[in-house]
Amino acid sequence: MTDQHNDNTTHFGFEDVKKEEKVQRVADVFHSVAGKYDLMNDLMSGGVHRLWKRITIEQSGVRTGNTVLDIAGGTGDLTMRFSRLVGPTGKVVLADINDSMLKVGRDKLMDKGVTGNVEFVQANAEALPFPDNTFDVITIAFGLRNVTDKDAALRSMTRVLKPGGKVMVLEFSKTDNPLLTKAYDFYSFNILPQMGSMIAGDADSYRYLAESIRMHPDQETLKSMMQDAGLTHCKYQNMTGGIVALHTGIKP
Ligand SMILES: C[S@@+](CC[C@H](N)C(=O)[O-])C[C@H]1O[C@@H](n2cnc3c(N)ncnc32)[C@H](O)[C@@H]1O
Repeated sequence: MTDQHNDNTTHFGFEDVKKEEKVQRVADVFHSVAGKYDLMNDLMSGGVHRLWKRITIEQSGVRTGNTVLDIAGGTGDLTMRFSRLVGPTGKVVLADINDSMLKVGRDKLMDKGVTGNVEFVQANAEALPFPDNTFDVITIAFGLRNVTDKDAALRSMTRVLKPGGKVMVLEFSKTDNPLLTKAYDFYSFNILPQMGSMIAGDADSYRYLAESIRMHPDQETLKSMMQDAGLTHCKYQNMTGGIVALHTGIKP
């Protein structure tokens, strides 16, 4: 299963667009929201995104001396925590395709004194610029949804992961409780764009956020995509009723 319609088109939220157009429009979204990204995350999720990220860190098994890739790492929430866990003998690479998000992330980590074992790399998840078998753990948090060719990204992550290493995909997913789904839809399509407009001066980017979540593969489909990319022991854990799921897989 892929998210492509044919060789040249894909979706940007609910719209069908050419693949090159999606890349540009996703870039525009994150250039636009970068400065207000952290504030909006806290407001939109009522702070719960911190809990989703904490669970991801706890389940990563990252230890002193490990090498970690946080792809689509944006403003560096996961990188910051991994940096402490790997210590001075380890390394964390915060990679993102978008230089505005990377800049906000780099400035934030510098301000918090997170330096020394973190590298910042501008990279596309679909074609990671690292040698085979480099990382002990790779995370992609709320990033895969925005990637044009998700299968290519999962294959690329698998390639640069060490045998025995773990890929972790933290992403919005599908709720199975009809009442929760109704409330969540109302919130996403009515309240989120208004918050985006008031706080970040950009309703369209937050409309895209809601639409892109609905278009993202469900839990079982993403699990099969990870298996197809060559990962084993693929499984997922729903959080907040399936609003978010944490998928993991191991490189054999
Ligand atoms: C919603 S933010 C997530 C940031 C961070 N991981 C977090 O959880 O707060 C999505 C990030 O994915 C990045 N992104 C989108 N497409 C990408 C791609 N093809 N390769 C790498 N990063 C990408 C965006 O630039 C953006 O910083």
